[in-house]
Amino acid sequence: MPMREPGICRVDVEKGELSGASNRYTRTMADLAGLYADGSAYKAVLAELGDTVVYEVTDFKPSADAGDMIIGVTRMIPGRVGDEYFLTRGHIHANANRPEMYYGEAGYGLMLLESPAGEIRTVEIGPRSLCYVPPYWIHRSVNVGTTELVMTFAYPADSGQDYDIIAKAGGMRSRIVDDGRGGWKAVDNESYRFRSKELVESIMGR
Ligand SMILES: O=P(O)(O)OC[C@H]1O[C@](O)(CO)[C@@H](O)[C@@H]1O
Ligand SMILES: [Fe+2]
Repeated sequence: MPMREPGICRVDVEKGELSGASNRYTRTMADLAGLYADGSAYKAVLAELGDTVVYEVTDFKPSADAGDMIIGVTRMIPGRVGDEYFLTRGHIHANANRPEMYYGEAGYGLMLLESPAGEIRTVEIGPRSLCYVPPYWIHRSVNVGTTELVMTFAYPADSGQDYDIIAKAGGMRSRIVDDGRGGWKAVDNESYRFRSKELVESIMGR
């Protein structure tokens, strides 16, 4: 790996972005088709939000080299599709043994994690809390608050993202929904299909 120059990027919590970021990607509700359980609620929210950015990622990626690091900020608006809170698409790292860390800057969120074998974990993230996403865990952020969720993250530059792992299983095993008291609860995703032992083993070998 070549020598690189040090850098500084500032986290703009108000804007929910990394000033000086080299990349930005945005997701609207139209980009999130098929992720929510309630199809008619999805259509209604899609019509209401139009091109509104549901979540946005700004990051600084010096390279994709092994040993290098990507740093950035995720911003997600609050809301629900039916009783299900707004979420990111979610993924496992294509190099599955790569970890990630998320640091809460503003708002209240949840990291929903699923092991390849289908175990579920939920980690609440508020301001000044640091969430460790270990290697091999599928991860998705969920905004369970009433304000924008802003989180800083860092992960190895050669991680990559595999989105198919969730799509092929019919989604993640749990859905995060309103508990009727202003909070959240995890409920079973009726469409979920467990991965075969062979597939789990091959993911763990990545
Ligand atoms: O890639 P997704 O699932 O759309 O979610 C975005 C989040 O995941 C990351 O890609 C990191 O793995 C971040 O850029 C961001 O926080
Ligand atoms: Fe990730």
